[in-house]
Amino acid sequence: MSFALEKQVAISAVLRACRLTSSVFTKLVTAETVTKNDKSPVTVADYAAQAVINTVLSRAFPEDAIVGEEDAGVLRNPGTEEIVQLKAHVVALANDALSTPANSDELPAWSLGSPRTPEQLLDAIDRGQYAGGRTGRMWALDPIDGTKGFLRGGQYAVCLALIVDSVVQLGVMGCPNLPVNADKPEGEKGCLFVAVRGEGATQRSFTSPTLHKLLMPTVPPESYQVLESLEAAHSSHSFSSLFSNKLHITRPPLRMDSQAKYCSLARGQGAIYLRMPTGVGYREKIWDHASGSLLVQEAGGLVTDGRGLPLDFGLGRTLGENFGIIAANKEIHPKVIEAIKAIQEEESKGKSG
Ligand SMILES: Nc1ncnc2c1ncn2[C@@H]1O[C@H](COP(=O)(O)O)[C@@H](OP(=O)(O)O)[C@H]1O
Ligand SMILES: [Mg+2]
Ligand SMILES: [Mg+2]
Ligand SMILES: [Mg+2]
Repeated sequence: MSFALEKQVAISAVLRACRLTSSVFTKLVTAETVTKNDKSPVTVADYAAQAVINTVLSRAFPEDAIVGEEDAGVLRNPGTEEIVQLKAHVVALANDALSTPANSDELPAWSLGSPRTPEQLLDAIDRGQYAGGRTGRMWALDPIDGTKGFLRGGQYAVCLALIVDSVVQLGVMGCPNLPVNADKPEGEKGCLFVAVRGEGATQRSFTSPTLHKLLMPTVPPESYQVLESLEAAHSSHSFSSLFSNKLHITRPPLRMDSQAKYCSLARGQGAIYLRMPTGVGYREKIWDHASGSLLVQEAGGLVTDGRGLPLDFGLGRTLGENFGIIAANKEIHPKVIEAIKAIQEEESKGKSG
């Protein structure tokens, strides 16, 4: 199945959300960032982008479920003046993004002239509370993946994927701060990555609708480089350094926030995306990997957990008991799994000896 309408709608929704997040960044004030219960940040832009994308999806595919990262709980109970203003700003940004005339290659505006009420937009955010599961159609949405990257002016990605019966079929990611040409870091920024299962991985700029095919190149061992999270709390930098030693990798790791790592890997930067657990019992979320893993697979790569097991998108909102994430091209991937196993064996011998 080609999912042509889903692809067009997803591209349009992600581009709208990207324009919104970019416009917010330059004007963001501290009061517009809330710390969630798990101590992670969420900003006015995360809420507004989720409101926009869920509104578009609900209009185009009213029957589809959505597993989105954010919920509107904080905005529904505005206990302080700061939250009152945050909610008002979310509403204004979302309505603005929904009513701005579309580029010629996008679907038309979805508000059809009438702004959404605050209640409608909070309900749209909360359409993302679906619990996930083994069967049926569902969208996985990360309105801003890499919120910490967004806040520091680094990489972040607006990520949307369609999952049907636990299998990711479509992935669309917008990376507003990623250079269109990886070899020209100071050139035009704003890349959209689109993958449809069985149809390949593609990239385009925000400004031109032409999709260019991506194929992961063969990388000689002397050019291996590890892509990893900038945040040491999200993946083990110490394991990564043992890993680089094991494979005699001399290049320093390429650290980057968000699923821009999958995007960079798919277009030939780095060679191995390594995300090993930090040992705090964290469960990876499906919206952090659905679109990126499909992009890499469609570009000719393999994505598994650290034991070589496939990622299971049918377990609910998380990837369950999976152990880390490994993405690499097909020649390198088995070497990665082997090296991880060897390091783990050495570590356990060290502990018992
Ligand atoms: N202890 C942990 N281990 C792994 N990932 C974590 C984590 N705590 C948070 N994350 C996830 O890491 C994502 C960012 O990944 P990266 O480090 O590759 O930029 C966050 O996405 P959000 O920024 O959407 O919340 C969050 O879901
Ligand atoms: Mg988050
Ligand atoms: Mg995320
Ligand atoms: Mg997020």
